[in-house]
Amino acid sequence: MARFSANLGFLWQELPLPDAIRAAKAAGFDAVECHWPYEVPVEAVRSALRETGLKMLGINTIRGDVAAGENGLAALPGRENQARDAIQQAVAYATEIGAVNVHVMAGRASGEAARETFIANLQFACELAAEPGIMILIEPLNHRDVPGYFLQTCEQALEVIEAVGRPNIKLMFDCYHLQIMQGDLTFRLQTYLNSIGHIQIASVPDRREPDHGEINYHHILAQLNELGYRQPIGAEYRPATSTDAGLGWLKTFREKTSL
Ligand SMILES: O=C(O)C(=O)[C@@H](O)CO
Ligand SMILES: [Mg+2]
Repeated sequence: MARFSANLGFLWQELPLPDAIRAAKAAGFDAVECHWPYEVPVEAVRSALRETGLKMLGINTIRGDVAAGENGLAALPGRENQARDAIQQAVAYATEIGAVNVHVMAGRASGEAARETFIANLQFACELAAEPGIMILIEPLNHRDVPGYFLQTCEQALEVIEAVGRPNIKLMFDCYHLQIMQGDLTFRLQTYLNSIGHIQIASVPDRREPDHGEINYHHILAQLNELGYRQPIGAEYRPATSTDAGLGWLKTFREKTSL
């Protein structure tokens, strides 16, 4: 049976994070993940995770000055101190709650200096994350939602991962972003599976429940099953109405796939 992780950055946003974790459990999710949990005391998150038995699969580094349009710091030349503070904050929080992955957000930048800055900051992140056993993730984002974001394709992310040269860094394969940027999802999942640390889904183009739109997730999930991928898939979409009202896909996807 396929397993799914509720992305609490988008699902049950109206609830405090600990209650969103409980709601995810009640709805039948197998894990949770979120974006920026830093204002919630770790004890509250930890006890909701313990109580529900769910694992937190991932959290993100902070984005910087969001009002000024920043969306991550790690590829911004001259901002290394802030980028590393953000990495330290994320790894510390992830360690406290037993999270599996930390997504290090690159930010809006381009060019060789940005690439080198990103690689050096990622090496720092990997070294810090090695001892607590945390995986560092990097995620290409689409150019419509996040114009100017440093990472925009799978192959660019894989080149960065290769250059970082550490064992604890992988690709976050968000089918929504990668369908918009590149498509050919089945081929890319087959080819790059060993470098993929987490997979996320949403409909394209509207980023809502994954049961409609231009991606056939029944096909994608069947492919992942054949490839032997067994990790929970992240449901990272904006519910069309309420989270609970839109969860029909969860039962159908589970029944139809043996992932
Ligand atoms: O937007 C996404 O997709 C994410 O996974 C976030 O973590 C980054 O904005
Ligand atoms: Mg994503």
